[in-house]
Amino acid sequence: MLKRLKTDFRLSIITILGTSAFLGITPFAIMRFVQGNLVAGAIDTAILVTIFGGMAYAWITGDTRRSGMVLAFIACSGAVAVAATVGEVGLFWLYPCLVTTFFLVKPRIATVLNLCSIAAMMAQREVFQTQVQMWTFAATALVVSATAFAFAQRTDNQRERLEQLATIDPLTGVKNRRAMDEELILAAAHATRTGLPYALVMLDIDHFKTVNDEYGHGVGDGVLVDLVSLVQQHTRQSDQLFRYGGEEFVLLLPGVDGAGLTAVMNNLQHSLRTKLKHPGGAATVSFGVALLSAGEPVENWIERADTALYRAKEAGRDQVVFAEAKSSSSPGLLMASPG
Ligand SMILES: Nc1nc2c(ncn2[C@@H]2O[C@H](COP(=O)(O)OP(=O)(O)OP(=O)(O)O)[C@@H](O)[C@H]2O)c(=O)[nH]1
Repeated sequence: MLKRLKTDFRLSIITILGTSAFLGITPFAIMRFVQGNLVAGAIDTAILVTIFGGMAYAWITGDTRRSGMVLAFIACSGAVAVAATVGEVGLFWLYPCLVTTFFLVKPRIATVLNLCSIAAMMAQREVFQTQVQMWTFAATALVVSATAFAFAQRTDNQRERLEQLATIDPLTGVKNRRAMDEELILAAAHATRTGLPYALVMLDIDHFKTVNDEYGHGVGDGVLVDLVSLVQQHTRQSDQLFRYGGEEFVLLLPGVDGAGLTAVMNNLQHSLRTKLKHPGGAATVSFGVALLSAGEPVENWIERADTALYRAKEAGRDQVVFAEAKSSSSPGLLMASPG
């Protein structure tokens, strides 16, 4: 439970909101019922129940986006409703809501929600004792919203940048191994659910060390960039390329098997063979291909593709080798095509 709170920022905000609502609103709800103000008591209770319901939904389903949206709306409209029933004290409740919205929904939605809440509050003239008080409220509420917006926008940008640094290979711009691990798990789960075939291709430039040694690391880098661009040009948009490490890449091909897969691989091999160059001539690539078997663990799938690649290297390089589809842990090989 603590781990979820630490790793899921929005869930932690929803939990803080739920707990604060319980501690902050319950005494008022009781007091209003005791004082005979049934409408205000019912509004407080409705806010409490909805916020609690939203918090429970977020914890059970993990869907913090939807519950965050509902809670942001309920918190703001709740503060406006409290002001409508008990007067200016409702104004104070709006301030924490104006800040919280930015942690629950996207900055643009939060801005619209805040402006609507401020306008709805100002529309109730009887809440304010004087015009000066009303405009002071408007000014301070806008300052709070603008500050929260700036903070949320900055946090969003930093989160995106961090995500990019953690998942994108800076040289080639494709996703790295960490992102690949997550995508392969998703692909395996999708395959189990839908029965869609998934092929994993491990590809590695042949004698790449010689390119680096003879022409320099900069030229080697250029060949890696060219390889990525060529693979992307000759595969579908739904196919994903990852940098597995060094000069080794992984290509994930959804929805292709049998003769279709053989055709894709022959086409890719032909294109790279004719178009991938270094200053000394053509650069060739070896491929190990494995189709995901039913219920196969992802590590086993990668291992079979890796073993097929190893066989392609052993067989003289510039080869496509298909791993045999099998569920046992020892990866077998179906066929090798010298192309
Ligand atoms: N230029 C460049 N070279 C890299 C990068 N990452 C790894 N390498 C080089 O890739 C080379 C890999 O060499 P090896 O593992 O011996 O493989 P190889 O020479 O391609 O031989 P085979 O794979 O057996 O055909 C090493 O020289 C690494 O320094 C990179 O980001 N840029």
